[in-house]
Amino acid sequence: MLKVENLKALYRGVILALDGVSLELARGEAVAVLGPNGAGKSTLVRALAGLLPSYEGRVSDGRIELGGRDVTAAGALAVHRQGLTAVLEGRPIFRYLTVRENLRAAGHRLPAGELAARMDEVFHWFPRLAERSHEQGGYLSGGEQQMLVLGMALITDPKVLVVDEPSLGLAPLLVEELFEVLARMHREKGMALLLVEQNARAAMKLAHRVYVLEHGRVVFEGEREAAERDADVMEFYLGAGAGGFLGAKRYRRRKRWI
Ligand SMILES: Nc1ncnc2c1ncn2[C@@H]1O[C@H](COP(=O)(O)OP(=O)(O)OP(=O)(O)O)[C@@H](O)[C@H]1O
Repeated sequence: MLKVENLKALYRGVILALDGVSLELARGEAVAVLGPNGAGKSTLVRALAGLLPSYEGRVSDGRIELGGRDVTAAGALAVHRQGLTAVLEGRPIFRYLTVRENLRAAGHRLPAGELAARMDEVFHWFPRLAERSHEQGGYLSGGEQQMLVLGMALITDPKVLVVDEPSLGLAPLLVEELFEVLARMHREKGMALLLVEQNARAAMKLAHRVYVLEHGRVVFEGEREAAERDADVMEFYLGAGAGGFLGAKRYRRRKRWI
């Protein structure tokens, strides 16, 4: 469904944010991309969505294939038409528009009947949005805003949904609730899901496979079970085992050689 080969991305012609990333996402699969701050996760999302030029960035090498088509240089609209919707970090909503108006804006290309049906579906997944449908986006809580951006993505009925750090700044219980909905949505709708997260514990609950990104490179790739068996990944991202700070240092030392 989605295939990324040896992707390199630069900002302002000099800042190398992705340094040869390859990954795959099969139809209906859920994959997590984990990594610390500055690893290149958001850059990957922007590249997949065709949005790097809006950030003074560009793909300098490699290839992105979506549904068998080369979309490396296709641009945001073409990528979207090919079935990929990305939910960017930072909950980009229209703060002065109501929940309903935000959803309508996201689905403005749809015929009226279809838009109404999709909006009902969003309210089915996120009943809290239905309750607050006439509230301005800016007055919603962080969790509700995250539901709204996911709802705005859902309106477009994507084949591939890419979500950048949905858990950021949310209370643990809310993260759990949000990820449960994401997991059910992914299962029942059969869409492929690429989840970019720092919250490894939450992401690994619903991912079939895991990639770990560091300094713009993939330093681990495997089934979720393999990630759970990998002492380094577990220590560094989940704080498991006796590693703690020393474990994290050991992980960094080892990964430097990859
Ligand atoms: N618009 C930009 N212009 C210049 N450099 C950028 C820009 N956006 C990101 N970078 C740089 O690219 C590198 C990767 O950043 P990116 O935001 O992709 O990482 P990340 O893994 O998403 O981190 P975080 O979890 O903190 O969001 C960093 O060194 C960052 O400073």
